[in-house]
Amino acid sequence: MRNKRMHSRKWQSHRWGTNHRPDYGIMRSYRWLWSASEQGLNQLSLTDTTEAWTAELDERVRKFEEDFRKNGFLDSETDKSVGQQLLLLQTELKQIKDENKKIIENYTAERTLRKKYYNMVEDMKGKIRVFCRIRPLTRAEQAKRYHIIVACLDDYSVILETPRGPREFQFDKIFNPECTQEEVFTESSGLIQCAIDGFNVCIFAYGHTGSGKTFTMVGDRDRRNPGIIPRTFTKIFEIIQDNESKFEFKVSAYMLELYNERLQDLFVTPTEAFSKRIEIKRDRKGLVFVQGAETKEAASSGELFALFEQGCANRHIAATKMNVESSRSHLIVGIMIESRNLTNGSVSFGKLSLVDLAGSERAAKTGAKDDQLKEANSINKSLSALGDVISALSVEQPHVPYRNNKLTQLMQDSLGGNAKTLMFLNISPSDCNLDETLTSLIYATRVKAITNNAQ
Ligand SMILES: Nc1ncnc2c1ncn2[C@@H]1O[C@H](COP(=O)(O)OP(=O)(O)OP(=O)(O)O)[C@@H](O)[C@H]1O
Repeated sequence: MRNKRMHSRKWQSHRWGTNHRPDYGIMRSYRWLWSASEQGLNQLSLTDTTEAWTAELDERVRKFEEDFRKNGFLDSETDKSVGQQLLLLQTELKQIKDENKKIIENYTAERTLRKKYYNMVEDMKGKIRVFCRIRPLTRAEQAKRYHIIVACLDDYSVILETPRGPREFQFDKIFNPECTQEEVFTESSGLIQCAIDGFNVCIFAYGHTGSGKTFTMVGDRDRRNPGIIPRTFTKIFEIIQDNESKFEFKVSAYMLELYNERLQDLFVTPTEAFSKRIEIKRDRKGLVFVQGAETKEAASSGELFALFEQGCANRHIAATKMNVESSRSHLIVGIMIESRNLTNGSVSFGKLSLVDLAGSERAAKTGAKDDQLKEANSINKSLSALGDVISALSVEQPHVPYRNNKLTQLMQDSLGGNAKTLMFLNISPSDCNLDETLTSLIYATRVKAITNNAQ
């Protein structure tokens, strides 16, 4: 009997060769897999791995069967017992596959719920949120001994001293002059996850010239205090990296300037941009796209930032050529994030619009003439169109006048509906800006009304 077994083993290794020996490693893998699920390890994170294992097991069983068929071993006693093991293995493999299918279904359901609850939490904060940021007195203002007339009562209330007495305004959050860029970003960054989850998000800064819009959105000139835009680039790719094993992402961007009702593509040189015809369109799903403007893909935050820097340089050149201040135009950065779920193949598409608006001061006060007057009027028109859209949304008017201005046409997919909007109201604390600050606070209070109505 012993001899027979020895003979049989020898014979097997001779006939099958090392590569064709029945692979008992398969059983070890299977046992490990089984005990892992028995131990109740995190099934969600196992999904991908179990899928790979079952595929491997599948392949090995297939090969095993093929060898059996090829070599006709089912007649011998040993081979019969191996055959039985194979049957057992096939049954258990089927069980694993069924379980894996269930894990994937559970995972997909969990993820959908996560998205839903995350979105609900963000919505509870208001579909349109207004954060008010007070900048510190500038050196020039300090030198001229201007007074501080704005005070932060608490996290939500701000008081402005006016000649007629103090006026109080309430917003979703007040950032005092000491607040850092990081603190401001932390409060806003939840919206970036929403965009990655497939929602449209818009973050824009509103305020008079010199109130701190560019500081909030872009940062300071020497890039020592990066603002919302560069921090958003980093955050997008951090989230992507955390989810890379389950999703495939594609990030692309456009960058535009709206000056005197003319849209300019900032991803091409000013000369090229001038000869281009750009049109704002909407696709079947209602997403805004800009026909004629460059949309560029970015594979990292560094690449996205390089594109943005190039756009800023083009904006600066164009402004110098036309002898205008670049801050007299609106800057619009659109970032599109497409994600494909590697588990079930579903695709979602979210868009993040980051907007640094032109200064909101009134033409009369600036004493503007001719070109400057045209420029001031154009800015006023677009900002009041934005106010009209927001107020139409707040009273749930059936008709929302998006089409009245290019700015609101561009922001159409990020205002109203399921979109989430965050407005930064930037104000100066100085008495030299009293009028502008009061006007801004009143404008933003109108926007704030939608926050309450939307809930
Ligand atoms: N929170 C802040 N902390 C420190 N400095 C700030 C802050 N906000 C603004 N500043 C400074 O105040 C000055 C004006 O700010 P900024 O250029 O951002 O204003 P703006 O509203 O964008 O003006 P414009 O409409 O002309 O573009 C800048 O020197 C900026 O660095």
